[in-house]
Amino acid sequence: MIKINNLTKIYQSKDKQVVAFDNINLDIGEGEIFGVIGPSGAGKSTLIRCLNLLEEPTAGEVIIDGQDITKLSTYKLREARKEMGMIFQRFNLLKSRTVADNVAFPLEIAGKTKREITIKVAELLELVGLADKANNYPSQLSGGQQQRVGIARALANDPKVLLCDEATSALDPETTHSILELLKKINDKLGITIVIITHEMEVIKEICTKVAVLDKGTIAEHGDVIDIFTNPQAEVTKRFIERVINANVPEELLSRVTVANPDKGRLVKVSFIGESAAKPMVSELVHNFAIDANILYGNIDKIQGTPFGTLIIELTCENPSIIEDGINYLVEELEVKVEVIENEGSVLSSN
Ligand SMILES: Nc1ncnc2c1ncn2[C@@H]1O[C@H](COP(=O)(O)OP(=O)(O)OP(=O)(O)O)[C@@H](O)[C@H]1O
Repeated sequence: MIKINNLTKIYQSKDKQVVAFDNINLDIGEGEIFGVIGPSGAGKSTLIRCLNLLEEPTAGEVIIDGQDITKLSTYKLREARKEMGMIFQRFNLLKSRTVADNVAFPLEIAGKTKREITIKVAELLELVGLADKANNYPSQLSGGQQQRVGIARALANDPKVLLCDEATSALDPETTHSILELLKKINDKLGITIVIITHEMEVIKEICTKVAVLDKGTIAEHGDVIDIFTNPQAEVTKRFIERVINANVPEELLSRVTVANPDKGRLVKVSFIGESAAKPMVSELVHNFAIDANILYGNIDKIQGTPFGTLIIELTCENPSIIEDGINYLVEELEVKVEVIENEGSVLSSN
């Protein structure tokens, strides 16, 4: 649906250049909810504004539904922009217009008839749950309600893509959740592709299917949200994930890591995802291998219905080679990831 090829944006002022991002490549599939996360200054806002050419890229291509919009004439670009709605952190509503008239605005510009506008506005306000606020002014609404108006307005011309620039950053967690639920509903119901720029990993975790991590103007990594959460590679990604999931072994555990009898014990970190989360790994170790398995720490979380988590288990057995058999069993039969942890907390071996 959206293909970004070798995209670069350099801001040029009199005496200096700022590279907002350099040589970015991304592929966003039809119907995806695609998140772009990154620290402040990473280039997120500039990138999303380049997707509808609110900002002109310095080099590269932005291909939307097969056409490179960087090459379009002004008229054709205006038409192409109708296929892309956008919502903003500060809502950007017209204060002197009612809710209904705000939603009507893009339809008026598109030259729709009064009757068409009335029908469409009513339909959109119903969709975003604001049918009873049609005649209110933006100042009479909460932040979450104003963003709902922003969403209704962005959908007025039946776009194929909805661009969301920090759309929940000005909202409290509960309102953020309700707006994300609405975006999910819109994605399900209308099949619209959604691109979300955010600095909040919670937002990615809650609704995105794919994510790209932007850092200092380049893509640090990208992929399925569940893969990035369970196996982050870049340091910047690990930092973001730590804020929402405590996947690290607590310090106090690491300091007491030895197993009373180092020759007969091992401390392992077991990471599991999806179906493997439901497997009875501890009882299998105890029953099949006569290994004592003492759970020291555990957490479990869910991303869009898929459970994943970590267990820190102390394994002890009179015969150390049986522990190795038990670890192999976990990896090969139960298909979980096992890391053996040393006293200092570093990983000895990983399967
Ligand atoms: N109009 C501009 N003129 C010059 N430099 C700019 C302009 N807009 C952004 N930049 C610079 O480009 C870089 C990327 O900025 P951008 O706003 O895209 O980052 P961001 O990831 O969205 O950050 P934030 O989360 O803080 O909004 C920054 O170094 C910023 O200072």
